[in-house]
Amino acid sequence: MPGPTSPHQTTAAAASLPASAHDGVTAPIAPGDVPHDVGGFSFPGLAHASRALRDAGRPKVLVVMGVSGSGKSTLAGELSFALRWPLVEGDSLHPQANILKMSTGVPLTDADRQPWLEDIGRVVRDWIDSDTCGVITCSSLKRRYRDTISGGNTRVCFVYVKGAQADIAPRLNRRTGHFMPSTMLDSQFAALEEPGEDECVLSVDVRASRDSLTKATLDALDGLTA
Ligand SMILES: Nc1ncnc2c1ncn2[C@@H]1O[C@H](COP(=O)(O)OP(=O)(O)O)[C@@H](O)[C@H]1O
Ligand SMILES: O=C(O)[C@H](O)[C@@H](O)[C@H](O)[C@H](O)COP(=O)(O)O
Repeated sequence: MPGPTSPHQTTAAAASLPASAHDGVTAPIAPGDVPHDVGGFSFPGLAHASRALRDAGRPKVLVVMGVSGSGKSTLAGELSFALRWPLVEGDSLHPQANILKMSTGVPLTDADRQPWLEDIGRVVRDWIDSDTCGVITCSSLKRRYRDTISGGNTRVCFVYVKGAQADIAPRLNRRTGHFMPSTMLDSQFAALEEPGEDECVLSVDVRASRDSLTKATLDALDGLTA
């Protein structure tokens, strides 16, 4: 069972930040550029805390979610580094069959994802049970996936890197050395169920630069009541 001592896990200090994370193809926006609209959703800044998250207060576990190429791994690395919380890359928990399937451009089914989501949920639960904080990446595209991961625990916050397909596709096209082909983005958006205000979610704007996104996320988390 993967847990905080899993070989997939890196310590915060060892978290490697992809050097290519600054290769945005759209002009980055700054925290002052408010309000703006992302895919039909207005943000009062670069980050928006859902009602449920504001009610729950500061989380112990961050699950960085979003479609492939939205910048989950990049943001998760930054958050892990800044918070000194351990980091688990959710992709490393996929069964080999899933990696092979995605590599050949075939979207995963709910059944394919189930064991992977359960493993991610176990990592999260191990952290909660051992009173440890942590950061993990997982696309978490559907509400029931998020429920599997969080187990309904309101100390688990989904940091949703939210954006329009037009902003994410160029990044995915430019990314190299990853098993996920850019042709999968349509199916990722088709599967995506937007988190609701009743879910513990901090939505952040995909168009922001890496530094702005990290700062906006940390500021928003800081702004929650303890
Ligand atoms: N804020 C950002 N601005 C510009 N490019 C970014 C940003 N965050 C990530 N990227 C780049 O976008 C690509 C996808 O990022 P990645 O973190 O691998 O996404 P995911 O983990 O969601 O698949 C990478 O090439 C990464 O360097
Ligand atoms: O559920 C899925 O269809 C996949 O798991 C996908 O959503 C996930 O994003 C991949 O693991 C690709 O990896 P990246 O998100 O890092 O591109």
